[in-house]
Amino acid sequence: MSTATGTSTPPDTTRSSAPVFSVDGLWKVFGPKAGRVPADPALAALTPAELRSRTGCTAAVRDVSFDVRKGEVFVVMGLSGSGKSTLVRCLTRLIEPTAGTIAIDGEDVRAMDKARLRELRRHRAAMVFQHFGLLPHRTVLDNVAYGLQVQGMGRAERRERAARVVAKVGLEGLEHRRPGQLSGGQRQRVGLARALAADPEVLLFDEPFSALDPLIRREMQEEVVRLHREEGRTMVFITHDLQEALKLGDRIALMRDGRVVQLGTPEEIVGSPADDYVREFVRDVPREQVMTVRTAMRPASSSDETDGGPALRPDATVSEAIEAVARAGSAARVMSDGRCLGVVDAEALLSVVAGTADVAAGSRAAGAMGVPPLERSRERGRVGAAAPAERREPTAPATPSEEPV
Ligand SMILES: Nc1ncnc2c1ncn2[C@@H]1O[C@H](COP(=O)(O)OP(=O)(O)OP(=O)(O)O)[C@@H](O)[C@H]1O
Repeated sequence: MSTATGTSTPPDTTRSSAPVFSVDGLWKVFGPKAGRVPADPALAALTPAELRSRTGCTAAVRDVSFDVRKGEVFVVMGLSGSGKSTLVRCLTRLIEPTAGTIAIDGEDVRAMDKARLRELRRHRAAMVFQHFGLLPHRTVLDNVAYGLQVQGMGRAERRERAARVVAKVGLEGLEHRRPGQLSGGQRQRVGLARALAADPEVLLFDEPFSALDPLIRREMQEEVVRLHREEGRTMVFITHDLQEALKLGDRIALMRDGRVVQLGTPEEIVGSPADDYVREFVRDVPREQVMTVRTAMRPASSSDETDGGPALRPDATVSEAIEAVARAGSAARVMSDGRCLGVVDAEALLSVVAGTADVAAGSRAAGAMGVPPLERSRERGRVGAAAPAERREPTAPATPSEEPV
């Protein structure tokens, strides 16, 4: 990682597994002689306003490093202008980075030639755009099959594959409609199906749902969660919406002025904000719906505690635990594979709600008590709706043509 500014991306302390994308010391600077900015520590250290007035440049991405792990939903979140789109477009060089390294499955993306890049964007990391340019005179099925045609797949095979994917995104029965005969949410599903049809290793979503009305947006979020649960496909999802980030993300990279100010699980971001900016960002999140019992847990103090009381999974939310403890009138046990990992009582749960719990210490203690690393529940993080304690828990071609498919 570059140390040009001394304020590079904070370390990622969560569980590691094989990365799909590995990004290190990435910069994207727009403006004249952009390359000198990351190369010169004095320029790299300037604030965005100083940099603009001194050089005429904008550093949209500043010294960012992270891994996207196989099978995770990696959310890039931040306010408008924080650099989300630029960062994600750099991953497949839709925008050319200024400095740093990007690898996909260990292969250097910056060294790829045009043909390899085309292959990358079509087969390995496909993008689902908010405006995905469906072909208006084509049916749903033909729109989805189009991407496969571009890949050179035969007619029968691509129509068969397209039909399967159309069904998978819930559009069965609508195969022969045209985009103008679909609702906004259904059109977005066609865009999603088109990306899925190419069967890419990673799906990159650029604020795909921000133009949809709230109900359809929620439906589409649930669709993404379902697809992810069923397929385990790696996803990178850009959003400026915190609720969406908390709902979808296994991990969230929170951006400000081109930097990643915090990278962690929703629980880490809400429970242990890295600085005042993040704290302010997450201030109104109902903590009890994001935080899990692992952070509130303590060792059992007697066999009464290990043998009795309601049982919760380690990823049960604090909200669920409060309900269980209130019903039972006693502490609850945190159980995994039939083993009691610890207990949570009313006092500890309330301190999480009140924001007085030392979440980082709680997480460390949970690790010491043998609590497995957080496996993100798809039902948890659903801010605004509680989930039962025992419940747990994928390109639009850029230039469509009118060729028959
Ligand atoms: N082609 C460009 N030339 C100059 N500056 C650019 C260019 N593209 C983006 N920027 C600047 O880079 C910064 C980051 O922009 P980017 O679009 O990546 O942000 P974002 O977080 O995706 O915003 P939004 O949520 O509004 O899409 C902004 O200051 C923007 O003005």
